[in-house]
Amino acid sequence: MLLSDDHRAVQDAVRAFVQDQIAPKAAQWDKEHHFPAAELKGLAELGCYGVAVPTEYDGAGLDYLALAIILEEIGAGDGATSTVVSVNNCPVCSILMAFGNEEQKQEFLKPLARGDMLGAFCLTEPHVGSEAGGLKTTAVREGDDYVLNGVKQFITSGKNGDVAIVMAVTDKAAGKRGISAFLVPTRTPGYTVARIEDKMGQHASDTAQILFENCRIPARYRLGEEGQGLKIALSGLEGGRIGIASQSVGMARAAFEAALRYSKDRVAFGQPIFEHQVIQHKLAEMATQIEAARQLIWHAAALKDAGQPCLMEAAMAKLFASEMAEKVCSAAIQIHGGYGYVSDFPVERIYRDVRVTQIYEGTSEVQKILIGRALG
Ligand SMILES: CC(C)(COP(=O)(O)OP(=O)(O)OC[C@H]1O[C@@H](n2cnc3c(N)ncnc32)[C@H](O)[C@@H]1OP(=O)(O)O)[C@@H](O)C(=O)NCCC(=O)NCCSC(=O)CCS(=O)O
Repeated sequence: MLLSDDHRAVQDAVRAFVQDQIAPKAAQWDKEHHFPAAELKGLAELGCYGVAVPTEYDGAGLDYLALAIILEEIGAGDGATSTVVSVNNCPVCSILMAFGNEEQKQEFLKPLARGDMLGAFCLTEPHVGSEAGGLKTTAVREGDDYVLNGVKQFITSGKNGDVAIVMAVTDKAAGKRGISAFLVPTRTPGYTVARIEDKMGQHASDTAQILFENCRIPARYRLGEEGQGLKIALSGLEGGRIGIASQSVGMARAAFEAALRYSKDRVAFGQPIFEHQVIQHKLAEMATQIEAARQLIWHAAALKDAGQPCLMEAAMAKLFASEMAEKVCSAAIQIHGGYGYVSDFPVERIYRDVRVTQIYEGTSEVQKILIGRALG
C-alpha cells in the first residue's frame, strides 16, 4: 500500500520527534523504570493521544492508518511508550467515541485526546484473561450510583492514568450479557493501586493491579446500556489489536536496523559480517517479514477506515506481527552474538519489550480463535 502525502507527513513528523526525544533515552528509562511524562506530553502535542478522534473532540481528526503509522514510529523508539499511547487511543478513546454520550465525551474524551488526561482499560482480572466473559468484578446499582468491587490485573497506566474504562458484572444471571462498562476516574475513593508488576520488559510504562473496594461512581459514568460491556470491550480491542501489531513492527524495525548497522561494522573472517551470505540472508528475511506484517496492519486499518468489518484482519495482523517481531528481535540478537545478550546494545532491551505483544490485548491463541471463527 502506498501512503498519501498526508500520511507521509505524519510519519516524518512523529519519526523526527521520536528519534530525537525518545529513542536516545529508552535504555535509561528501562534501567530506571522511568515513566516518560514529558515526552508523552510532546507526543500529545503532536496529536498522538487521540489520532482517530475528530477535531471537534480535540483529537487529530486522522484515521486508523495514521494511528498504525504513528504507533510503529513510537514503537521503534520505545516499546513501553508506544503501549501507553496505544491504550489511550484504542481501546480508551475509541470506546468513548463509539459508546460515550455527549456529556461523557466532553468530560473525558476531549482531555484524553488532548493529552490532559491519560486513559487505562480494565478488563483482565487475576483469574480471568482470555475468557473475557468470565469476569468477577461487580458493579451494584445504589440509587444514582454504582458501587464497584473486585480486582483488575495487568492494567497499563493503572497508576499513572487519570481515568479507567472498567468492565464489571451488573447481572450475574445474564452471564456474558450481564457485563457493563464504566468510566472510573482513578482518584475515586476505593480505586487503589494494589501493586506494580515487576515485568520482564517495558519498564517505562506502569502495569498495575487495581483493587476496587466499594468504589462509588455516579450512574452517569456508565458507558452504553447495562449488559453491553463485553461488546464494548471487544469492539475496543479490535482497534487495539491494530495498535499492538503496529508497535510490534516498530520494535522489530528498531532491532533490525541495529542488527544491520552492527553487521556492517563487525568484521569476521576478513570482512564485515554483512558480506557473509548467511548473515545477509538472515537480514533479508527479517526485512521481508517486517514489511509483510506492516502491509497486513495497513490493510486492516484501511478496512476499518472504510467502515468495513476487520475483526479477522485485525486479529491476523496482531498474530502475525507479534510473532514475527519476537523472531526478528531474536535474530537481531543472534547477529550481535554475545553483544546481543548484554545491555550495551539495544536489541537486548527490545527483545524483552516485544515479548508481551504476543500476550496483551489478546494472546496469539485468542487471535487464532477469532480467525478460526471467521473462517467457519
Ligand atoms: C476469546 C473471545 C473472543 C471469546 O469471546 P466470546 O465468545 O465470549 O464473545 P462473543 O460472543 O464473540 O462477543 C460478545 C459480544 O460482543 C460482540 N463483539 C465481539 N467482537 C466485537 C467487535 N469487534 N465489535 C463489536 N462487537 C463485538 C459480539 O457480537 C457479542 O455481542 P452480542 O452479545 O451477540 O450482542 C473473547 O473473550 C476475547 O477476545 N478474549 C480476549 C480478551 C483480551 O484481549 N483481553 C486482554 C485485555 S487487555 C487488559 O485488560 C489490560 C491490558 S492493557 O492495559 O491493554
